[in-house]
Amino acid sequence: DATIYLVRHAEKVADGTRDPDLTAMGRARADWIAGYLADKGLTGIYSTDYKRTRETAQPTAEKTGLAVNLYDPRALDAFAAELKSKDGVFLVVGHSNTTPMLANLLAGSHLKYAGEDVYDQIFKVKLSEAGAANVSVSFSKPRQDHMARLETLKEAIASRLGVMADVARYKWNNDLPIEAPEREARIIDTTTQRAVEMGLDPAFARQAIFMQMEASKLLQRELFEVWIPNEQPPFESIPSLADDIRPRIDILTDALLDAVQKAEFLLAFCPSLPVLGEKPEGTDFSWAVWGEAVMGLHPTTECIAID
Ligand SMILES: O=C(O)C(=O)C[C@]1(C(=O)O)C=C[C@@H](O)C=C1
Repeated sequence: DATIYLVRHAEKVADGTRDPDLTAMGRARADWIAGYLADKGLTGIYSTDYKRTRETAQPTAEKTGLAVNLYDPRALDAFAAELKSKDGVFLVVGHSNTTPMLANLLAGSHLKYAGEDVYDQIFKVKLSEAGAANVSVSFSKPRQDHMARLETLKEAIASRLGVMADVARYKWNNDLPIEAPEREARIIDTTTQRAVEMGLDPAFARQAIFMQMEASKLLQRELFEVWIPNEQPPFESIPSLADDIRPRIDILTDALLDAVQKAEFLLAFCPSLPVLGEKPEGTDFSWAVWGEAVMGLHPTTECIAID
């Protein structure tokens, strides 16, 4: 059996060189990691051959008396196979764009690249003799405020939904159907294109935006259901759907996709789901509308526990 702790290197100096050292904060994080691992029964340490990764492993090496073995981050498949054949407890120090991927190779998980500015994730992969694999995540200190990313995402959802009452009023005044299939098709096309440009999984982005549109139709239907029995007269001074509201929706859709990208890695973690389910403060969407809007953001694979 093996337990493998995977971290990316800690904060590095921005000196423009290929091989920078850690900053003071990075060294503090590396020390914290050594303390965290002190009672885990470590039997081996691996690092890539860069100063920032070796310096991240160094306090743990000093504390445990273990040597730091080097591995090639360009040959992750081979390294994963090597780790899978071992028994023991290991620390593996890598990079932002190799560490979640190595964990995925080991555990069959779907962890995402979190971004250059995220330094505090510690992935723990447990491999059993029988071939079972499990991954969980915890956070080193100084802890970073990732929950703000979920709040930003929720605000972006709320802002887009916030336009839909005006859409409904325009359609009411002009006797238009709530559903606009051509407009939806164009938004889905644009979303696919943007997702590819951004490096976001297009299927995930499409699902996220598809559900925003389901939620906005539901919101509009809820309003019509009040207006119809009340014989609501036309609304005054409603902006133009084509010239004003839809261009605004396009901007809000872009902002939402940016927020999805920044929060994507967090969405895979189990505790994010109840947070997402709570409407942002001060919004009065129905629970049904909010539920539709966030449904498209739920991971389709099993969520990852936080230790
Ligand atoms: O643009 C509209 O007509 C809307 O109602 C907005 C919206 C959307 O969420 O973008 C929702 C439903 C329509 O079928 C198309 C688009």
